[in-house]
Amino acid sequence: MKKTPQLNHIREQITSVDKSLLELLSKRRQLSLEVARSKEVDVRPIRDTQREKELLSRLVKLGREQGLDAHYVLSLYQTIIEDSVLNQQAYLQLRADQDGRKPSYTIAYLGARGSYSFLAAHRYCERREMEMQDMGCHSFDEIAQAVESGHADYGFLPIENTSSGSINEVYDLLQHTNLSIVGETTIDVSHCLLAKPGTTSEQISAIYAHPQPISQCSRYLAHHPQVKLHYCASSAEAMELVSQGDHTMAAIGSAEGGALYQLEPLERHLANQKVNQSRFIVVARKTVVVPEQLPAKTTLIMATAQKPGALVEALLVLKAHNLNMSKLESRPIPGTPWEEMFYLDIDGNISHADVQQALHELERITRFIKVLGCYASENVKPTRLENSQLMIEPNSSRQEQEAVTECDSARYSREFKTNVTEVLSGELHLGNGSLTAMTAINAEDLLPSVGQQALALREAGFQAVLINRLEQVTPDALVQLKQQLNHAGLQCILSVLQPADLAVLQPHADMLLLTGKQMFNKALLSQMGALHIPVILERNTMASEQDWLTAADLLLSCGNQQLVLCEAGIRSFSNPEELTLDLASLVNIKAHSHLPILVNLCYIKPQQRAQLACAANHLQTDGIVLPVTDLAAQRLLLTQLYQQRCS
Ligand SMILES: C=C(O[C@@H]1C=C(C(=O)O)C=C[C@H]1O)C(=O)O
Repeated sequence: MKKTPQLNHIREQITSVDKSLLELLSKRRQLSLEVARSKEVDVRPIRDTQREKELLSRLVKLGREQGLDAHYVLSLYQTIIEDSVLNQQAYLQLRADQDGRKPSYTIAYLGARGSYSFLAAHRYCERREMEMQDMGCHSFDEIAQAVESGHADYGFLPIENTSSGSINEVYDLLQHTNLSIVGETTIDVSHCLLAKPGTTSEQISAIYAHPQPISQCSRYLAHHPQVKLHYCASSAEAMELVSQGDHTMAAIGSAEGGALYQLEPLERHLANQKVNQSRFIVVARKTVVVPEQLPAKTTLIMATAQKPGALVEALLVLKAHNLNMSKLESRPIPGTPWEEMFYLDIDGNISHADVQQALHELERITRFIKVLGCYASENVKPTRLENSQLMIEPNSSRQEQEAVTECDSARYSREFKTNVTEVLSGELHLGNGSLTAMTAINAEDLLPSVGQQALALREAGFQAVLINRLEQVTPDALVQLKQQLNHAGLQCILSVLQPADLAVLQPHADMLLLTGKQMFNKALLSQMGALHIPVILERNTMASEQDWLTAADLLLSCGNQQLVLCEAGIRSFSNPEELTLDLASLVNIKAHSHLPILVNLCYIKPQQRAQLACAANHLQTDGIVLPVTDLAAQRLLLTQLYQQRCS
C-alpha cells in the first residue's frame, strides 16, 4: 500500500520523539554515574531498593495520569534501573582495579565473531568502555591457556544456561587452572533462524547449528522434520557456512551475530523456553578486590570428607555465618571414581570477616578447598511493587499470617511444615500474604483474540488466566496462548479435565489445575505430583474437607511441593442445585495447613460474588478466581479488594 503523506508526517514525529527519548536516557545514565562517584566518596551501597520502590511507585502513578498502564511503566523502568546499577558497579570496580587502564584488552572466547561468547564479551567490554581485541578460540582449554600464558587479558567461559543447565566441561576445567574468576555477565540468548537476504522459509532444507542451540530449540526443530540438521563447532561457524552457501541453508544464532555475516533473521524466538539466558564467567591471571559497596559473589571448590553428612556439615558452616549459597554443583574428581568436587557460589565478599571465618572453618572440615574468585555479582533482581500499588495509590502494608495452634502430621499440615508454602510462577506469588487475582475463561472464547484480551485482562488487574475446555485445542494454538498471555504479563494456567490431556498441556502451562472432577483420581494425582510446575488442586463439589486434603497429601508425597488448594463451592443440603462456598473450610485450612488457597467464584450466583469475594479476602485467601465477564466491574471489585487487604 502506498504511504500517505500523513503517515510520513506521523512517522517523522515518532522518529523525533525517539531521538529525544534516547537523549534523555543518555542523560539519565550520566547522572547515575555521578551518583556512583558520590557513593564512592561516602562509601554507600550501590543498590538502594527503597529509593527504587519510591521512584517506581511515583512513576507508575505519573504514568497512569498520562494514560500509560502500570505494567508497561514498571517493566521499562526495571530495565532502565538494571542498566543504571550495572553501570555504577562497572564504574566502581574499574576504579578499584589497581593496574590502571590499558589502551586495549585481548579477550579470549569460544568460536568466532558473532558467537554468543563473542556477544557476551563485547557487551561486557562496552559497559566498561574497554577496547576489545578479540581472540576466537576452538576450545575452553585454549581459552584458559591463552589467559594463563599472557596472550589474552581475560577469558570468557559460559558456565550455565537457563534451558540446558550447567556446562560441565567448564566446571571440570576450573579444577585445574590457576586463573581467578574476576567477573560474570549474563546475556539473553535469543535464537533466530538466519539466512541470506531474500531467502524464504519454504526454501530452507538444511539447518546448521552448534549442539547447544539445537537442544534448546528442539521443539521448533521437531515441527520441521524434513529439514536436515548439520552440527557445527560453534554458532559462528554455522553462520559462516550459511553466508558462503545458497538459499536452501539457514543457521541458528543471534540476530546481532547474524548481521556480522550479512544474514537476516527469517524467524525469531526459536528456543523452547521463553527466558533463555546464558551466564558467563570472566577469568584472569590476577584476582580483583571488590569494593564493599558492590554485591559480591565468592566461588569456591571443595572436596569433603568421605563420610555421611560431610556436605551437610560444610553447608551448616555457611548457615552459621548467615551466608547465602546461590549455587551448588558437583563434578567427579578425575582418577578417583565416585568422589565428588563441589562448586559453591556464596553471596559475600571475601574481604569480609564472616566469609573469611567461614572459609577457615571449612578448611578444617574439608579435604580440599580453593577459592576460584571473588567478583561483583551482576544479578540485579528487579525491584517489584505490591499488586495493590499496581492497581491503586501506593499504600502497601502486609498483614501477617495467623498463628497456628492445632497440629497434624500429614504433609499438608502446619505440624509437618511450619512455614507457609510460597508458590512462585513468573511474577505471581501465592502464599506471601498478598492477594492474587485470576480469571477463568474457556479456550474457545479466548483463542480468537488472545493478544487483545490478554492486555485487557491485565489492565483489569488480573495476574493469571485459568483456561478451561482445552480438549480440542491444538499444540500450536497452546503455544500461542501461553506466549501471548506471558507477553501481557499474565501467567497461563491450564485445567486438566482428563488424564490423557496432561502430557499435551504440561509443556504449555505455567501452572496446571487439576479439576474437581478428577480430585479422586489417584493415578492423575500421582502424575501431577511428579511434575516440576505448580499445581492447583480444585475441591470436588461432593468432597469433604478431609477427602480434599487427603488428595493433597497424595500429590505432595510424589515430590511436587508447589501445590495450591482451590475451593470452588460444594453441594449443600440447603440448596443442592447450586454450589455453596465453604468459607468454614477456608478458615480451617488457613489455620491448619501451610498450603496457599484460592477461592474460585465462577460457579457462585453472580449476585453473591462481590460479597463472597470480600469475605474470602477478609479470611486471607491467597487468591480469587473471577469469571471474565464485565471487566470494568471486575476492575472496580479488585481495586476494592486490594484496598481492603492493605487497610
Ligand atoms: C541512581 C542510584 O543508584 C541505583 C539506581 C537507581 C536508578 O537508576 O534510579 C536507583 C537506586 C539505586 O539502586 C541512586 O541511588 O539514586
